[in-house]
Amino acid sequence: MSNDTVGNVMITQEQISKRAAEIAREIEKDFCGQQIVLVGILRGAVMWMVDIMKNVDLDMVIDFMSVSSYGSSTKSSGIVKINKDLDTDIEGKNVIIIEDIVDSGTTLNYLKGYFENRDAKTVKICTLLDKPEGRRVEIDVDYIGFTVDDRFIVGYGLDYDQKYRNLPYISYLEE
Ligand SMILES: O=P(O)(O)OC[C@H]1O[C@H](OP(=O)(O)OP(=O)(O)O)[C@H](O)[C@@H]1O
Ligand SMILES: Nc1nc2[nH]cnc2c(=O)[nH]1
Ligand SMILES: [Mg+2]
Repeated sequence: MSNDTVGNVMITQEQISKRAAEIAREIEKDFCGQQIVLVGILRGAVMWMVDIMKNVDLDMVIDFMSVSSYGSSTKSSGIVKINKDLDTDIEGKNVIIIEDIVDSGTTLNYLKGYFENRDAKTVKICTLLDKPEGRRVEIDVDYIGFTVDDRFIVGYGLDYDQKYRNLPYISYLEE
């Protein structure tokens, strides 16, 4: 894919901000009076992590993991590589994984098991985007910003070959 270009705006920053506030109210309701640990999955989730953390009014700590399985391709390698592990002990904690997209489900399936093995009390998933047509592994997603169709999405944290993460909106790659 050499002549890649970015298509039209699919989801604007305003739409994302509004949705983040709605999801934040759901999280506050579900974890009322409890502490939560937000774990942002670098690098894709960087913008969505900020949107969620600044909207949720609860006792909160944050941490980050960096994992990758796509490399410079638009297809998952199927192998999830941990580039940076957690710095927080999550045993007995309410963990909410913050992701940019659930596509094949490989990454989140792996991460959910990883957190459950570390004896988290609860493990929930909050994703900006869900692409159900891409699914290869079944996974329950608790909070979904928007559902997208089967295109390679870029912008608002999501890259193609590390580019386009800085776009302040969601678009897609035009081949
Ligand atoms: O459901 P899946 O098919 O596993 O795809 C979703 C994952 O793929 C992307 O990460 P990537 O591996 O490209 O790393 P990045 O976040 O650094 O871009 C994205 O950020 C998700 O973590
Ligand atoms: N940038 C980007 N990364 C992904 N990882 C899994 N699916 C996608 C996608 O559609 N776009
Ligand atoms: Mg990526």
